[in-house]
Amino acid sequence: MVLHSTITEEEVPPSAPDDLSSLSPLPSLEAAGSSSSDDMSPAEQQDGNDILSSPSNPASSTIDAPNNNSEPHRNKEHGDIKAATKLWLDSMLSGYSFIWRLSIVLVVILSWYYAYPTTGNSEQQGEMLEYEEDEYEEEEYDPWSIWGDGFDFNKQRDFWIPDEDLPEDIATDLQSTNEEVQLEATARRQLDPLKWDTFDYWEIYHYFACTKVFTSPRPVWSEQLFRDTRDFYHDLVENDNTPFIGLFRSTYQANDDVYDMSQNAIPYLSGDEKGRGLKAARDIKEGEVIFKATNNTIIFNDGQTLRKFLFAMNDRFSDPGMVCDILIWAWVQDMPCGTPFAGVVDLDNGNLLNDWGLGGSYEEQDYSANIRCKGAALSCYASKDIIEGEELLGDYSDFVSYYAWADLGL
Ligand SMILES: C[S@@+](CC[C@H](N)C(=O)[O-])C[C@H]1O[C@@H](n2cnc3c(N)ncnc32)[C@H](O)[C@@H]1O
Repeated sequence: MVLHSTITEEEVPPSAPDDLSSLSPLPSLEAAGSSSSDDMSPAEQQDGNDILSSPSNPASSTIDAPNNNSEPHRNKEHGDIKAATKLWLDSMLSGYSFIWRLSIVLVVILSWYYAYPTTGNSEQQGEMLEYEEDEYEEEEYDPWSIWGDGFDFNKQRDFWIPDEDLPEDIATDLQSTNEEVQLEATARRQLDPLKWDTFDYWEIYHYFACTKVFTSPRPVWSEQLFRDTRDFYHDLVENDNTPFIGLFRSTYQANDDVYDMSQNAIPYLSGDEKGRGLKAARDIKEGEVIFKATNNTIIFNDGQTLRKFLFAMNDRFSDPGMVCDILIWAWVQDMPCGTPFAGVVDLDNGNLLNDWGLGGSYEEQDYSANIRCKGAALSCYASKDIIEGEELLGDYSDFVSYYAWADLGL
């Protein structure tokens, strides 16, 4: 469609067909009411002559250039479609003319591809959008859904702890009155500890019994605990010899900035399903920065390094819930350069920012985010005036790539 509109009748170069008889009889230009070469701009006339005199145009070597450049145009106007088509094909296949037309075709195809990268088919595109909408509506009540699809019980694992060998905690959890804890215990008995380095996000989550961990409120981490965890991270990566991925190491700090967010936000226990959260430490004016990515923001370019960090943490710290905390604080972000996706964790209280709508119905509540974050370096600022003590709520879609753990190899 676009292609046709780019190759206009006026642009059909006047190279002659092999079978000249197909062009006759030629009615007069005036009778056809079409434009003569006199009506053409000098550039158009020159263009036609260039094509004819081009050594790469086979037609130019076999016939003399007609002195009226609009000859093929006249034929087409008068219904000799076969001849006009042949002319057009000849000209398409001739030398430079062919190359620039081919370029136009390529530009059109590439534009189409980039406009609709996931499918080149409008029917499929429609289906995909519909599916996304359905998915959005169905899953908006589940606070976990945006973190991924959950544990895959259909996956072939070839591992099963028989009843007689069950560790005591799994055996107890299989009898739990909490159905989710029970289901998690079923998942745990399928996870081979020797294959820890193949676990995906949800396998790690259940291996450490995080569903059970979050049935009790988690504490707010002390400054000391964050410091210990950051030191542990730096010790672990000091000898990181993994090759660079794009421009980056497999894990690194976002930057060297230090930012004390305690003047803006203080942690609190929400007491509901949101768990911990942040409250405004003072009245904050719209536009003020509340926190941003700092040297406490750790980036993982590949799933395996994050996996190693989590399992090493479990060995180092006595509280197994710490790994679960890191798991829910971590998110996947589409990074602008280097690697397309990275796992990001804030090793400070910035990780306690809750989402405005997660777990609730988007239809029932007004948009209530009062913090918006932007840029790869995540600057989070007040999107409206906030009064002291008000809960700070972000919009995770500002920075989270949903359903993307698999893209990171997790
Ligand atoms: C970055 S953490 C935020 C801090 C978290 N509330 C905590 O206690 O550590 C993200 C997790 O918080 C919870 N969360 C955030 N916003 C929520 C909301 N509006 N409703 C329910 N849970 C929410 C979800 O469990 C999510 O995976």
